[in-house]
Amino acid sequence: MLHAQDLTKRYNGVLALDRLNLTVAGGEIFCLLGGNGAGKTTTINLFLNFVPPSSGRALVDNIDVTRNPLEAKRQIAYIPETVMLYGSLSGLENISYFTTLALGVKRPDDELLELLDQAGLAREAAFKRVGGYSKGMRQKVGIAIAMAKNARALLLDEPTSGLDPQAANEFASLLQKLKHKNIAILMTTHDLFLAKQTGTHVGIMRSGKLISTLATVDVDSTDLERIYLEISGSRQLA
Ligand SMILES: Nc1ncnc2c1ncn2[C@@H]1O[C@H](COP(=O)(O)OP(=O)(O)OP(=O)(O)O)[C@@H](O)[C@H]1O
Repeated sequence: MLHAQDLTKRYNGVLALDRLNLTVAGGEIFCLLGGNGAGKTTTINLFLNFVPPSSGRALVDNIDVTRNPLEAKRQIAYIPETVMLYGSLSGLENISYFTTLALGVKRPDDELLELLDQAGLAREAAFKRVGGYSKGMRQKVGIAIAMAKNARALLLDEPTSGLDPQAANEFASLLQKLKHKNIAILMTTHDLFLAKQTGTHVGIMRSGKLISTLATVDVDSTDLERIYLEISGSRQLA
């Protein structure tokens, strides 16, 4: 579903991403790990066509995001660190607005309420102004919007940063639900525990390069931490 082919990005001579090759199939959760400046957000921004590649391609369902941006965008939902919603509207009004914008037709409120339920938003909260929502509640609305759009790929940039442990745990469970809907998920995170807990695959980046890709079933948490620290150069192995 998501493919990077020799995907490369330079910013004024800075090599932010260096020939990335990556595949995320439907039902997979690929977690990009790496220190500050490793190239994680650049990868997400290239898939979203927020920035053009210097060379190589980002494909969503075999659609080149640079050549066919609108078609590619229909397949994708994006959850940034803080989900941008209209604070003066309720959760239900927000999902209705953004879904209508994406699909060109309005989905009935009862269907949207059901999706907010599935995303774990309390029913009474759906009718309250988003201005009073916590970060975790905003993310639930963001995920419900992704489901309402029938997005086939979900891109997330540090989604659990700033969430309390309970909210982060709820979020991890929600990702599992999406995985079972066969959505391809690409997520950046600094949270090794989340990556091990929710990811099917983990990619460790350094200086714009994807250094290692692991299936999470093949590593335990201690090994993952050791490999991460070794690659990111924070600690030399004894
Ligand atoms: N808009 C930009 N203009 C210039 N350089 C940029 C821009 N965006 C990113 N970079 C550079 O590209 C490199 C990769 O940055 P990127 O934001 O992708 O890293 P990251 O892995 O997401 O880091 P972090 O964990 O700190 O968010 C860094 O050297 C960064 O300074």
